[in-house]
Amino acid sequence: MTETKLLPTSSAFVETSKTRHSEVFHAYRHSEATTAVPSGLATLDARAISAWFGDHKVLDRVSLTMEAGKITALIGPSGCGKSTFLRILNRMHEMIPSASLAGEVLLDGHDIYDQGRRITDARRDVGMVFQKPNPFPAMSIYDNVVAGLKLSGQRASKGDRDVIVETSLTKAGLWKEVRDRLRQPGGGLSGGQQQRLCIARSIAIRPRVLLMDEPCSALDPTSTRVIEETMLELAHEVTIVIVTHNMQQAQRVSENCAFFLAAQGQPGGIVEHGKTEAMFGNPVDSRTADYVHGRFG
Ligand SMILES: Nc1ncnc2c1ncn2[C@@H]1O[C@H](COP(=O)(O)OP(=O)(O)OP(=O)(O)O)[C@@H](O)[C@H]1O
Repeated sequence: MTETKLLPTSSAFVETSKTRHSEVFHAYRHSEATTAVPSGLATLDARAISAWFGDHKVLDRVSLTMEAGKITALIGPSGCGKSTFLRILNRMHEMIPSASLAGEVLLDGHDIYDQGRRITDARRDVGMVFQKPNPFPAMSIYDNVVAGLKLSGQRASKGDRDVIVETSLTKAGLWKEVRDRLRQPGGGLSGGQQQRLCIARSIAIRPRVLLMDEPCSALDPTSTRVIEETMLELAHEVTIVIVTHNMQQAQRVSENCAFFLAAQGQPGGIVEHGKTEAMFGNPVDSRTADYVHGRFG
């Protein structure tokens, strides 16, 4: 069966999204900072995803359902396409000039690649936290949190922004540490705090899915533990997908797990997926068993 490649559409990235977020601020106002009511948990469904860089095919027809309100871990050796798959889930892959893809990514049944859908909407609905904390270093902690609102064209009053900053920092587990220095630069925080600031920035725009690409790989064990606790709390209100090389982390935080693998010279795919407990305790495929028990990769 032939696959229809979607052409790179990076020029569409500059399109602006008009504000339609009064309901977001309303939701913030009417929810306790630490006990927000879930606002429509979303399932993300990737169907037959293939990906290329130029002519080099790096993913072959990968399908995976990432359940609403759960943490799904993507594991597998280096180079098997986990990060590429993650970037496809929020339309970042197409920003790379040589990149193309085939397949569908359904957010609650609606394809984020539909021609009628704006790329900025996909990015707002599906946020991303990267391996290396990337706050705007000279910008204040406060402005870092609201930066996503501005970038996605959402307007908010000073009062709205104050609420969003406190709520987002609280959810990211950082409020108590920074509430007295909100006007100081984000770059002055420790690595772990910077990563939590990036999480706060991502959740400030109320994404329905949060993608995390090895979010703790640059952090010490204590900061890692704090981020993991933050993830577990956030999972009540946002669907989370995390790429991790840390098998203990996958077991600590995720409910579901997918094992990616690429044979020599072949595109990557999913060997096995399911409940994390089963994947680690009683994997079906011997390659999964070998990987989760550290026999390769
Ligand atoms: N920008 C790019 N241009 C060309 N090839 C790329 C690019 N990014 C990734 N690749 C290739 O795509 C394949 C999958 O890479 P990807 O980073 O998705 O794997 P990964 O499983 O996330 O690896 P790691 O665990 O090391 O981050 C690799 O062969 C890689 O070299």
